[in-house]
Amino acid sequence: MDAITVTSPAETMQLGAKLGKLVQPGDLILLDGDLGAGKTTFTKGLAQSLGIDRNVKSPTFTLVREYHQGRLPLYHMDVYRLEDGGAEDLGLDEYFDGDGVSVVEWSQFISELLPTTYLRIALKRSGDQDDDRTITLQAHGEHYQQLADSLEG
Ligand SMILES: Nc1ncnc2c1ncn2[C@@H]1O[C@H](COP(=O)(O)OP(=O)(O)OP(=O)(O)O)[C@@H](O)[C@H]1O
Repeated sequence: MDAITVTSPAETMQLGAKLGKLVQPGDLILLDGDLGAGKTTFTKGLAQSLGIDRNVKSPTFTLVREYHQGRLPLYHMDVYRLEDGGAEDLGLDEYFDGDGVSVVEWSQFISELLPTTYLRIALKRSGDQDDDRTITLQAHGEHYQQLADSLEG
């Protein structure tokens, strides 16, 4: 498991954008990190490089936002509100099995519903500066290992 250090929101977006060029239909990206860690910022970069020009906002209240105007559909999920359960009835599988890229924030709250292969990206405040983040990649599955290797390279 390797870590990438970034020092600004722009750099976090750049990393998201790099991933956006590499993702394939059906890919699942989990974004972990505390409030304000940069999960949505990362997703904005990913969305931009997919060719989505709409402003990506956190789907905290809607749970899922779909964007269909890019190279691939983007399904942006924020399941923070499912801390106490209730995810079983939402049909999230349809997103995971779909042709788009699923990006899930706070995936620990739906861990029992997740497929077995994915790329987990954890963002953590680090260092002395407010804008410093350490980004750790954890790949499950060969395809996701390739994505992780490309992001780190
Ligand atoms: N290196 C950085 N990467 C990402 N965001 C940063 C960084 N440095 C500062 N920030 C700021 O931190 C905030 C991150 O907000 P963002 O909505 O992306 O976090 P989040 O993890 O999605 O939070 P939430 O769980 O509340 O949705 C933004 O205001 C952003 O400008």
